[in-house]
Amino acid sequence: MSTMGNSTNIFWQESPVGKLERQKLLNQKGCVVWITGLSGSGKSTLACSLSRELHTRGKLSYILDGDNVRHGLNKDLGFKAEDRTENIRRVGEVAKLFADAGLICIASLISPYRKDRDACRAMLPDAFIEVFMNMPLALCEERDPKGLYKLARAGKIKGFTGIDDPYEPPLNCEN
Ligand SMILES: Nc1ncnc2c1ncn2[C@@H]1O[C@H](COP(=O)(O)OS(=O)(=O)O)[C@@H](OP(=O)(O)O)[C@H]1O
Ligand SMILES: Nc1ncnc2c1ncn2[C@@H]1O[C@H](COP(=O)(O)OP(=O)(O)O)[C@@H](O)[C@H]1O
Repeated sequence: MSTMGNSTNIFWQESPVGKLERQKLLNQKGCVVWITGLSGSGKSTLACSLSRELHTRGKLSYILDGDNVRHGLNKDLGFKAEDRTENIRRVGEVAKLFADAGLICIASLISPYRKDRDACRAMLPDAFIEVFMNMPLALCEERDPKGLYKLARAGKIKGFTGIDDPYEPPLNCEN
């Protein structure tokens, strides 16, 4: 019996089928590829190419994209620091479940704070591949496919990453 967060009197329920059996069935090992970077740096483009390539090679993957997850699971969250942290925590937990299920989970989110990404890495020892889209702000701003940098520069969006909200580059990424 244990206490986790606000839940008390909870017990861990074992599954009849283990992780190794799932890996054998799928002929692959689950892991998380975590793509981080500024808006417009190419995260979603890379996530889509990677997923397509893995599919072609017969590997099962699933993309958790920040924009998409914010349409459902995380639609109650905004962009203040606590909300971004909670966004990353939830996606990290979901990614962990996908990896445990045996999938190659591709998470593409700005995930601007190092401590939040590191917390996800700590949840997935040996199965967390952090990829940094190391593109200069000026290039992302020039691309501006959604017109959001323009709005941020005009003061119409507050707390935009890279403009008036921080992005902390990884110190220990895998690329
Ligand atoms: N204030 C602010 N800052 C940054 N981004 C913003 C903001 N408001 C809206 N958007 C849009 O939301 C997308 C990023 O969502 P994420 O969940 O990846 O962000 S975060 O990881 O919680 O920081 C991001 O998508 P991408 O451009 O694909 O990165 C933007 O389209
Ligand atoms: N390697 C690349 N070279 C040139 N343009 C790119 C590259 N990757 C992405 N783009 C373009 O940059 C823009 C932003 O890409 P996107 O994947 O939506 O970024 P993010 O998900 O980080 O916001 C899009 O218009 C996309 O076509």
